[in-house]
Amino acid sequence: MDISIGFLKQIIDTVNNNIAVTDRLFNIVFVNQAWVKFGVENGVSPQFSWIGESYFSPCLASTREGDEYGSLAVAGFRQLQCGELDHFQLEYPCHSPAEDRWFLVEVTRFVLSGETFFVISHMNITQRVKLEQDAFAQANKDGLTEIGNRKAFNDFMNAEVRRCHRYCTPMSVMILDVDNFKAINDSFGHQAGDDCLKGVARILSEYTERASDICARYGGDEFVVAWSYVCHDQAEELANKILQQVNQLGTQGKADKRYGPVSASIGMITTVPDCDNWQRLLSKADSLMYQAKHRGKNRVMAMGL
Ligand SMILES: Nc1nc2c(ncn2[C@@H]2O[C@H](COP(=O)(O)OP(=O)(O)OP(=O)(O)O)[C@@H](O)[C@H]2O)c(=O)[nH]1
Repeated sequence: MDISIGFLKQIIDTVNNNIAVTDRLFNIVFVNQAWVKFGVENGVSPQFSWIGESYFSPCLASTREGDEYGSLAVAGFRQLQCGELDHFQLEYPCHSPAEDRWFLVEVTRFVLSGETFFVISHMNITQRVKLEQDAFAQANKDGLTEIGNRKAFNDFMNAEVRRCHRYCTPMSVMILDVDNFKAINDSFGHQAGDDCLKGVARILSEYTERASDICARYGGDEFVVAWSYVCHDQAEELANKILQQVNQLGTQGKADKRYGPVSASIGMITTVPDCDNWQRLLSKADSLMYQAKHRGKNRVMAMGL
């Protein structure tokens, strides 16, 4: 069978990926139907001719605006152009006003009659990225309280303590353990116990809204908090405010819903980390929390180093 150009064009027009072929300067010489359709869906006139348009210029422009994906793309295209790479791919966000979207762009070089061309293919990978994001969020979230879990805290600390160490900025690590929590379960039921844990989590979330803060449930009735760029006095004040709010839990609302007042023992250490071993900070905060328990509970034991 003779393969005609029309036949090949039909094939490429059935492909769902948006495909463009460019010359060696990344000027477009061919686009498939999916490319045209995507343009129309994003406000480009159906009559617009893509031929001769530069694929490179918009990437360069977004790089100048500080877009990190634009920079990665430009770096990849330059490597393709000078022959350091034959194939380049990049996953990038391309959000529209209506929805969050992600694409995979793959660029492959080919040479025909001594001339270099690039095949550029864009694949919509939004569904896969959203599934990955959901799975990541689930793996890092405590199922009951919906704040971070131990893994989320550990991951955060691995990065944040290193940053604080490098920039010589202080960090506060706090452990909060609900006092006599078993008695809340035993006297008011497991549901009340769950409500209490959710209440503590809600309070901690209010005090850890910056990207450099975290709160997490470390297990059972034990919670951890880390604040960066906060001095000892500020952190101690925050810890006392948290304790005051915890004391209010379960004291309001219908009589049969009241399980409070709740108390908690808090241990907290503030220091400029002298290395990236944050486990030592955590065990120091833990021993301070136990001191708070031994001194009669419902108190903050804080130390600045
Ligand atoms: N309702 C509820 N209870 C839980 C959950 N996870 C752990 N617990 C209970 O939390 C209780 C923790 O109690 P303990 O660690 O013995 O300590 P405590 O009663 O708070 O006593 P102190 O720490 O000495 O003040 C245990 O009875 C666990 O069964 C949960 O997700 N929901």
